[in-house]
Amino acid sequence: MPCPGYEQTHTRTGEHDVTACPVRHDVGLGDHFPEKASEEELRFTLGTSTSQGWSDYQISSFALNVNMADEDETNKDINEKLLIENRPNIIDALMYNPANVFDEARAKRVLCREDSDEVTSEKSNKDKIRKCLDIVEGKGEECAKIFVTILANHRSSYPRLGSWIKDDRRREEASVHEAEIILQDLQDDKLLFFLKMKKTLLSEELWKEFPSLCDAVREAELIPKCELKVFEEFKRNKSNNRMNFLLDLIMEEGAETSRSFCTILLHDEGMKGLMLQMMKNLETDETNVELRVWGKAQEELKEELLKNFRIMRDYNVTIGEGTRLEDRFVEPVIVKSKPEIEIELQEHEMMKPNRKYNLKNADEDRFTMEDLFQQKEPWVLHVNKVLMFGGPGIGKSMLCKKLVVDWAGGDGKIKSKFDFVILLKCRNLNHISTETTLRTILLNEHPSLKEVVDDLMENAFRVLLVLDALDELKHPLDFDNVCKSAQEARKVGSIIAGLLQSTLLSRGTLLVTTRLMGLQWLQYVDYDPKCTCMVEIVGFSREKTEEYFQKFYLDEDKANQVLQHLSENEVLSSLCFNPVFCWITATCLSGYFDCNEGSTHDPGPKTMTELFSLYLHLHLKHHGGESITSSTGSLISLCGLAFHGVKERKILFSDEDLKSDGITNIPPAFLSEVFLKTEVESVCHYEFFHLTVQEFFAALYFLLPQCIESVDEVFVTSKKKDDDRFQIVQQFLSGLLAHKPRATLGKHFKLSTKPKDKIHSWLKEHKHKDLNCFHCVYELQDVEFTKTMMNNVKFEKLTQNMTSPLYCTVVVYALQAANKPVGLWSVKLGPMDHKQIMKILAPAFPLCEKLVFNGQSIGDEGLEILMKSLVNNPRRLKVLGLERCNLSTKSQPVLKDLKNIINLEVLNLSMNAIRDEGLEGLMEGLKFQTSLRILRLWECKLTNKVWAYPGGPEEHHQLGGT
Ligand SMILES: Nc1ncnc2c1ncn2[C@@H]1O[C@H](COP(=O)(O)OP(=O)(O)OP(=O)(O)O)[C@@H](O)[C@H]1O
Repeated sequence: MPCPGYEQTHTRTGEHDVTACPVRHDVGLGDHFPEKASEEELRFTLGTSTSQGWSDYQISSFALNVNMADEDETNKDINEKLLIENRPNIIDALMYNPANVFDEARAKRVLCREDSDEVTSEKSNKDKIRKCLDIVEGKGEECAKIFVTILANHRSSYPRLGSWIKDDRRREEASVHEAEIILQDLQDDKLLFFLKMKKTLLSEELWKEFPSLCDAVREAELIPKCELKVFEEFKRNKSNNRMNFLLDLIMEEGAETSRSFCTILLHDEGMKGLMLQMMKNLETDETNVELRVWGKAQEELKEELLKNFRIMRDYNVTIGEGTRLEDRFVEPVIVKSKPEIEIELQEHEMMKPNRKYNLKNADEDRFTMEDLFQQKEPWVLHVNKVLMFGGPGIGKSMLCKKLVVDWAGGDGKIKSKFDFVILLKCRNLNHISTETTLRTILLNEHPSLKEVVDDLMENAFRVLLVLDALDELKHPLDFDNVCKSAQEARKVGSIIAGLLQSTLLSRGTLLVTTRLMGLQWLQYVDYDPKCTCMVEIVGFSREKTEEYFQKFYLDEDKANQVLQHLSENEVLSSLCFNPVFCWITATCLSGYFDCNEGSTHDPGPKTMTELFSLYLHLHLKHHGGESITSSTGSLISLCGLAFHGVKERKILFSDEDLKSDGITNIPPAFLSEVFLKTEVESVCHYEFFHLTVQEFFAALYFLLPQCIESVDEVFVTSKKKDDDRFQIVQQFLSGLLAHKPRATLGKHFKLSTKPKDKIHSWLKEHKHKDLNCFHCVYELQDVEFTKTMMNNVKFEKLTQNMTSPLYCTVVVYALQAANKPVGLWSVKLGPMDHKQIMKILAPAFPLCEKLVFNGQSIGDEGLEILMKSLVNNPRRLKVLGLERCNLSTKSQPVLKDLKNIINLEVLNLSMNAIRDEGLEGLMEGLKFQTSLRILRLWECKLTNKVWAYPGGPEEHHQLGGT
């Protein structure tokens, strides 16, 4: 009679052909072994959560075991087969006293109470045993396996069982096979996670097997290809860490490779034992609990990260508004940097962006976010430290946030690469004044790690720790006294030094971001260049800038309108290689077109100060910022706070700081809240949206009539070489004397001109010594003053590298305003987009008597820009050097315009493939030139037939060659 819960029957070969398989939901694991049980049933039976997460591991491995009966009989049901094959023998052997076996089967839950009753209700021992075997076989392989083990344990009491039960080898084979099946079924992330947990054990146990394992994994092609010589060298590795390294290589290759690796271990006589033991552990409750704890911590960490970083809240949005980071993020250009740390601290970082890289040509040095942690040469390099630097606002923090959001919510490579990604912002560590531990720091930031933090630090493989903005860390780094344990209480400076020096988290991966300033600290890090990847974020390329504006404005028309405005305004768009300027420009121009304030006569903001003034104006007008101007003292207090902050290099302000500057009502439009957690509480601090915004307010401070502090301090040359605190403030101060920003801000409050004399005399005095003067002069937009200031400057020879668009813009402005002839300008375009740089420089070309571009690949487009610019003043230029400028036959129509440059004496076009067609244009251009004395056309791919031209110059070089 079928018992309650009877669900299905199942036909088998053997002594009995039909077995009832009871399923009861009120019993524990092992009380039943339903065949083909659905996952739902199993979940229900196991009493685990069905929604998601690690409980599924248990379910899937269990489901796998119970469904094994469906698999290839010869392979999958070895224990069942053993029972069936040896049934007569078992009956015979147990016949006189089966009770011990029945009892143990009951105790091990192979038989449940009802099963037991059924067995004992049979009359003879033989029938009892038959019944028991029916039940066991009906429950499938897992149950059969336990029963065979019970028989094996009792084999001394039942000598007639015979030799089959002693055949450990067969049973071991069965175990190996079973382990293989579990392996196959194990989800990828769980397999990797499990291996990560067992990595230390594997490393310790397989240490001696290293060479043979190397051969095996190479033969199975589980590790990246490399030359035999390199491989042999690798095999001879004697370091203690060698096994770790091999395991890393394998796990790097992903779950499938790791699975194959485990299979190799399972089939190797020497390693099988360890692997079986590990697989056995995988099934134990303890391991399952451990896996579940880790899984829970991982899920909670992901939730925390998404909650904290997924939504971007610009400081002008109302509460509750926000944009998803993925919807706003545009991948910046990241380039490989030199391994040696090179610091040039004379200039402010804002002014030397992109200085080393030509975005077009440095393809081989480019990194995408995806391959930032990828091993380039896995046999030689094992990158575990990524040092990322870049100027202010270039997007370092944004990139860190994108990485953690990708890990926590996306499905990028980073997700499969790391089990845990932790983000520590250095500024959040500044408030810690006592000794602390890395453990405490991590738990303050991510309480979800509570259960796993110790193990995580100890065995940090597949952990990425992101340390954002090292330059913002107030604590001095103590490299003489580095912290070595996550539990050791030390000063913050020692702990961070420990992370940098890899005495902490040595098996994990560390990503450190810093402005260029912070790089000086890294000089003290004893890092291995082979294991360290140095990259620089250089901002947005043109296309990326466009993408940014398209993403920023959900309205396509508006995006196009703004992009059009930018394309007509080289200065503004040249600022937009920097994402933070993109953001500010996008915010301002959005309002500009919305409010229709930008009439056709108004060319729109063009200097940084104009942009920021407009930005402030919009906030005062539209975002509730007016309270700052309506209540007396509010604006001056806010500006005072900003200035004192810049002076003390402070960007986070406490209530006390606010109070000491007289801020009683927090203006939410300008200061955003940051909560810093201490061991016991969360303390609210305030910050300006960006340091540049703070610097703008700091400059504004001295222009407010109520300001009683002297501006002198901003212009005192610091004795410290790296003291660049006030450079941007100096620029804004100059800019706030200009007409347009004053008109914009004058709508809201009065501005004084008190600092004017000081600024003017400083500029005059420092123009030769300080590049920042050019930036200030540009912001000032006072042509008369610039002329006076440049009066005694002689431009005999200009040879500077024209590095960034910003730098070019300010230099050209000064040259144009001075309007003095330039003797020789040997133009060096630097690594940036040459067309862009040529456009910016073009207005200054007509000032030159000698203009030399030799070796600069300006191309036909560059030549066109040059010729157009010379139309305005074609008389001054006497010497034009265009050797090796990458000109082609396409330059033919442009070369005709040479006829306008009527005083040209020397023209060098050598080493350009202008060919005969180009030469025709050139001849046209030079037809009526009377002053030309020297024409150089070496290696211009000309044929002899065209080389003579009437009325040629005195020195007329061989035209022709190849
Ligand atoms: N990749 C990006 N995609 C979209 N917007 C970006 C990107 N990078 C930066 N931004 C914008 O620029 C702002 C400043 O960027 P971020 O704070 O990351 O710069 P940073 O390099 O960390 O600067 P700092 O060194 O001054 O802290 C961001 O708040 C965001 O509005």
